[in-house]
Amino acid sequence: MKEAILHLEKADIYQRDSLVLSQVNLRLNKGDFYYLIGKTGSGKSSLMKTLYGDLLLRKGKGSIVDFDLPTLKEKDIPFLRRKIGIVFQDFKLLNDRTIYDNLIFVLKATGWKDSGKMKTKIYEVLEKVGMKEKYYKKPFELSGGEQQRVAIARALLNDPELILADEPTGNLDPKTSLEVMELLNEIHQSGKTILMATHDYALIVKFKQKTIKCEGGEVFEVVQQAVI
Ligand SMILES: Nc1ncnc2c1ncn2[C@@H]1O[C@H](COP(=O)(O)OP(=O)(O)OP(=O)(O)O)[C@@H](O)[C@H]1O
Repeated sequence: MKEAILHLEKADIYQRDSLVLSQVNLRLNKGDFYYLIGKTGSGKSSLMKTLYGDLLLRKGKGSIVDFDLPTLKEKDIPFLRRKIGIVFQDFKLLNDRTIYDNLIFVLKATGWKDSGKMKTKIYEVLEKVGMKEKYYKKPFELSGGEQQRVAIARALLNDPELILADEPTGNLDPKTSLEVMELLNEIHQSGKTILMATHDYALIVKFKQKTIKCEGGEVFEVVQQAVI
């Protein structure tokens, strides 16, 4: 049997006291690429947040990159976040510093000390996303697509096994979305496991992958024809 990178069993996903998704069963094996779809408010972000430790898993079983979600403690969260790369719709880059300094900030915050190694790593990830030449720019000097590339580079800094992308193309025009999607596909082909929440049906149709859907408080796998 393949190695599970992410596993939920009868997991209930809550936002405060409201149950958003109940009895979620989900398994992603190493190397999988899954889309997570569903209407606005159906619970995609809540599921993602539970996976990266922003919401606690109060009921059911769950594990992600070797961390047990029901027993996850506040102090474990930085260690969990080193093993997963997270990409958001709104990039979440720090506007008061350069791209290079955005990345060094994350490396230092995740325990890196050697400045030579940090520099090598930063150029490696920027090269991977085609942004090496713009390391000295500040986020507001970049286009949305470029900012998302940098955010993807940031997600790769600690060589995570799993990438969680929550609407990564949500703020981008169709052409730029396609470019970002091609980049995510390359990253997937390099061996990473990816779970990507999206509304972008054009992308889902163009780049076919396994798909799960949030609907009516449940999560289930759908076949491509039933996606829309
Ligand atoms: N911080 C919060 N506190 C309380 N309820 C919340 C919070 N965030 C979301 N919710 C509720 O949880 C439910 C699921 O929201 P969620 O953001 O997970 O949906 P979504 O599928 O990601 O939607 P979208 O596609 O619009 O991002 C909604 O009913 C929402 O109102």
